[in-house]
Amino acid sequence: MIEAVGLTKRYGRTVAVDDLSFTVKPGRVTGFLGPNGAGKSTTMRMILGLDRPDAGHVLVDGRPYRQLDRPLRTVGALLDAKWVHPNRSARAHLQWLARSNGLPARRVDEVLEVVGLASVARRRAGGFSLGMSQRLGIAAALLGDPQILLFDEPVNGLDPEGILWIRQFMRRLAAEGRTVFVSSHLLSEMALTAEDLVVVGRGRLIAQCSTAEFVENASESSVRVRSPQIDRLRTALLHKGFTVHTEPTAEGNALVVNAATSEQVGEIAAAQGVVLHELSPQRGSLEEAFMRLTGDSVQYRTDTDDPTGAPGPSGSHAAATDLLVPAGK
Ligand SMILES: Nc1ncnc2c1ncn2[C@@H]1O[C@H](COP(=O)(O)OP(=O)(O)OP(=O)(O)O)[C@@H](O)[C@H]1O
Repeated sequence: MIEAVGLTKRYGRTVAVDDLSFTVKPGRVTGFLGPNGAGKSTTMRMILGLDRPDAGHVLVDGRPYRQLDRPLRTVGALLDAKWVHPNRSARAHLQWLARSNGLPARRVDEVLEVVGLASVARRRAGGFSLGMSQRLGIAAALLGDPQILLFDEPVNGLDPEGILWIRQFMRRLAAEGRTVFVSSHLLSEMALTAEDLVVVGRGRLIAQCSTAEFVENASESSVRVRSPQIDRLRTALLHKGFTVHTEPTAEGNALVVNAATSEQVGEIAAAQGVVLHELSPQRGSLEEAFMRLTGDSVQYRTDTDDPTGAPGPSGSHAAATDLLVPAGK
């Protein structure tokens, strides 16, 4: 369990994390979702005692990280996969970590096996691909067999096979009853991986709920309807106060009725004696839900959004549309 209460962190005039409170439960993968610069990495560093909050606190297993007796046995983290001595072998890297943290040497071979690196354990970690480095980082996080795991953007830059592996692996860790907290700005990835979400924008909590609830609550549902008497149906819907737009389809024009249920549209059609060829509810995507909720929380914008084209305060110039990049791109 991870519990953050009123967590706040400022860097000069930038409020990186702003009065953030949330809970991450065991036995589930919880996605930590937010645009670039939303404060995800800063929050993770505070959970791990690497940054001190200016206000509030965060507890890991009921205690601040710095007060844990044997932190690696409680919480493991993958923050930066390239954090490894390039000339050391994967095995030597893990042996060094195990020794310096008082963990049994046998764990090294166990975790190498678990992440599928046993056959390359004696190779220089500096020559590893990004996917292999991620696996090595995960092996390091698992050394102490912790119940709580943090992964900061673990699929960034991975190929589809690597993404699938990480996704399945995180689910497996959660199924073992562990607390798995994984940050990402990739909504499509989180939709496939996480059961629960903590959503942040500009350091503030935007939502904490299940992924399904997030989509359900944040996205407007609409209904697509096709009819040979489409004009009559449109008039009736407009008369009832619905917003309608026309969508060309292979089978002719369809109407999309916003903020409506199929029951409402079907009943209006029946009352008018209008024949329907299609009546399909459209569920809003996670991307739509996210954009709706974080719309004005996106710190950096595209050149088209920002006529000056000026980079954000940290020099980063990630586009709002980065949020929509499908996993693996
Ligand atoms: N060491 C630092 N010094 C100054 N500002 C910082 C520092 N670390 C983070 N920030 C600022 O704090 C804000 C939050 O950054 P953070 O890296 O936590 O966000 P993030 O959600 O992890 O974003 P990304 O996905 O881009 O990594 C940003 O405005 C960032 O520029």
